[in-house]
Amino acid sequence: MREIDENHRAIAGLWLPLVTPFRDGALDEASLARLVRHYCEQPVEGLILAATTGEALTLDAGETERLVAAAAAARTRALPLFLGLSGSDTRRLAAKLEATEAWPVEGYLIPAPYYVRPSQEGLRRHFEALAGATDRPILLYNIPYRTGVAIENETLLALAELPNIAGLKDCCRDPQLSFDLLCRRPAGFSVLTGEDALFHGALCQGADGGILAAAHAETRLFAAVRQALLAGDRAGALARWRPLFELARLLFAEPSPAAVKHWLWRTGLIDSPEVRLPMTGVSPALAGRLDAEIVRRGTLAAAYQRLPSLPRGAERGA
Ligand SMILES: O=C(O)C1=N[C@H](C(=O)O)C[C@H](O)C1
Repeated sequence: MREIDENHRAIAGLWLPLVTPFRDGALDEASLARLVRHYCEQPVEGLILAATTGEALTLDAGETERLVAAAAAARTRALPLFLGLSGSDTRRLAAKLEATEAWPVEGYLIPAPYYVRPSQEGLRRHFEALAGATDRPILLYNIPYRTGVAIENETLLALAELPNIAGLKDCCRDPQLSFDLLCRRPAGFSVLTGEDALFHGALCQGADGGILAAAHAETRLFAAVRQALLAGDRAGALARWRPLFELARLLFAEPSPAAVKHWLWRTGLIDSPEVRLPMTGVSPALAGRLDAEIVRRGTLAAAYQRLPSLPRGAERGA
C-alpha cells in the first residue's frame, strides 16, 4: 500500500507551466525574473519549468540549469518549482534526474516516453526506474496526442502505489477515462488536468486542480473558478468559467506557446514574444484577435468586480 511521505504535500490548485522567455535567441533572464515575481503575487500553487509551454526540447542542458537557478532566485515567496523532464531512453532519463539532484526544484513533471510507443509493462517499468532515481515527488504526464502512447488507468493506478509518484497531469482528453481514474485513485495521488478548455469540467469531476498555460493570463480568475467550486458556489464558478473557456481556446488557436508569449509580451510581462523553431510566432490574424481581446478584457475585469465575492481568503488557494 502507498505510504505518503509527510514531506510530500498533496499537489492541488492552479499550477503554471511557465513560458521560457527568449530574446535575440538567448534565454531572457530579466523577463524570467519579472515573470516569476509577478506570479509569486498571484494565486498559483507552483510553477513548472521546462514543460511543454516552456519549450523544453529547445533548451540545452546549460540553459535548463540557468532557467531553474534564475527562477528560484527570483521567487519572493516559497513557491514550489517543478522541473519538466522528458526522454525516451530510461537509462539516460534516470541519469538526467540524478544530475539535477542539487538543483532548487521540489519535484518533476515527466511525460510518457515519446515516439517509441512502449507497452504498458514498459511504461510501468520506465516510471518505476525513474521513481527509484529520486526521492522527490514525480507528477506523471499522460498526453497521448503528443507522445504517441497512452498511459492506461491500470498502469497509472499501479504506479500510484509508489510513494514518490505524487500524481498525474491528465491530458488524456477523455472525460470518461479521467473520471474512472478519479474514482479509483488512492488517497494522496493528485490528479490535475492539463487541458485548459476542460478545467471547469475536470474540477466538477473531482480533479484537484490544473496545470494550465492559459492561466498565464487572468490567473486570479482561473484560480477563482476552483475556489468558487470548493465554496459550493456552482453558479459563481460557471459565471467565472465561461469567458475563461473562450480565452483558453483563443490561446490555443495556434501551436502553443506562441499565443501565450504574444499575450505576455503585449501586456508587458516579457520583452519579446520569441519562440524557438520549430515553433513559430502567431499569425498576423491571431495577433489581431489577441490584441483585441487584451483591450476588451480591460472592460471585462470591471464586470468581474460585480460578481458575488468569494469567502474571505478563498482567492489565495486552499
Ligand atoms: O506546459 C505544459 O506541459 C502544458 N501542456 C499542455 C500541452 O501540452 O498542450 C497544455 C497545458 O496548458 C500546459
